[in-house]
Amino acid sequence: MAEVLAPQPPLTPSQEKVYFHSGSTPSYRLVSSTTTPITTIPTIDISNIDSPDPAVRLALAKELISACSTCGFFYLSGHDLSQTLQESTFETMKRFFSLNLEEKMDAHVQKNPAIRGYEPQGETRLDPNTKADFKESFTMGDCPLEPEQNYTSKTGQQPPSKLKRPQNIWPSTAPWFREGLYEYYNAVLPVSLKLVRLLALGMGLDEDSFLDSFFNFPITGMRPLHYPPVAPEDKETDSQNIGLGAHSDFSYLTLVLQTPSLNALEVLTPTGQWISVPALPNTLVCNVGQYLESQSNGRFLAAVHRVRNKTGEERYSLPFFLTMDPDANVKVILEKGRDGEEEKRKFEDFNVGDLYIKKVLPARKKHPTSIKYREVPESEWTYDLLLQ
Ligand SMILES: O=C(O)CCC(=O)C(=O)O
Ligand SMILES: [Fe+2]
Repeated sequence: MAEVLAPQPPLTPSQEKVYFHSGSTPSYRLVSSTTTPITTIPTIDISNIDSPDPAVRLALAKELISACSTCGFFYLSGHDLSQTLQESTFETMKRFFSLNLEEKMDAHVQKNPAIRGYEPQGETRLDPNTKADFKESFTMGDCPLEPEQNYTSKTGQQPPSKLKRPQNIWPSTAPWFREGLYEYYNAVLPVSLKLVRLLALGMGLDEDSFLDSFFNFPITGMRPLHYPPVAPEDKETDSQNIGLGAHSDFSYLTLVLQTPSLNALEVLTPTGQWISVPALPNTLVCNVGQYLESQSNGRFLAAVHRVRNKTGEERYSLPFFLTMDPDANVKVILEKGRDGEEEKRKFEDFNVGDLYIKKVLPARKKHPTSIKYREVPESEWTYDLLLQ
């Protein structure tokens, strides 16, 4: 990855560090035990996001910029995802995860060259210092060949001829699963794109500039997750029993729907404290991903987070990961200070697809696609490896 962040200062004995999964290379952030100035994440109400009054939109944009630069996480309220849709989506997830293992394994991730599909409990371990992740999950994402995604009406083009088969894999005994997920996917994608407009505005650019340049048919991912409750045996093994290990998201923006009222998601603040991010009714939890962090030259933070479900109840969540068009070439935005001088560059300009493949293959080392290209030098990997 083309990251040129200065090396971390050496740790003193009193400092604990947290490993987090960021893709190819091991990454660490400091954990501090001093009192944190951030104890909760802000809420942004976007009910007025389509206001014809530019001043209203600009005020919202500023709130968003502030949230992204303070801790990189925020609650989103006033989105237009109906309560009925949210409830039916949870029902769809619950019904899928309660299928027997064989039916779920019918869509196992290993059967899909694009590295999407079902992953049973314990199949991933984002943090090598913990036990395997206790969650089970299913991943689907952008695909020009699936009619639900309306590729031609979105892009004015026919699907690329190099695409021979759909990139998603679906369980054959559960057509309702695909249907239910697409209903949510097609509702949440426009919400995420509205946030992209707001980001451009907040960064002093034309509202449509990012959308027009980088989000014509972006890489997306949607991952229903099921976290059975973890019962920590004792305090010592507490931090080992993890639903999903510490990581930062490999996306531009992530929008998460989570089981209302449960408290399991934890975020590492910039000052190094874990804070809890409980599910608030009718909100999505949103966060900055690594692409936005890079584009903003680190001004916005791809915060480290993890999930530990110690509630004794089943938890379901549904992250929607918005990335950018795979062929987009993104220039890092360097701010000018009061003195007119450009800030110091911390990240390099990047090609979205190139960066994506360099993160995705190492993150799933045992997957047949990763094994196939293990001997090929990383510099020769291209996004098209996933499109076979
Ligand atoms: O389950 C959650 O609330 C968060 C999931 C998450 O962080 C992820 O899938 O990247
Ligand atoms: Fe995440």
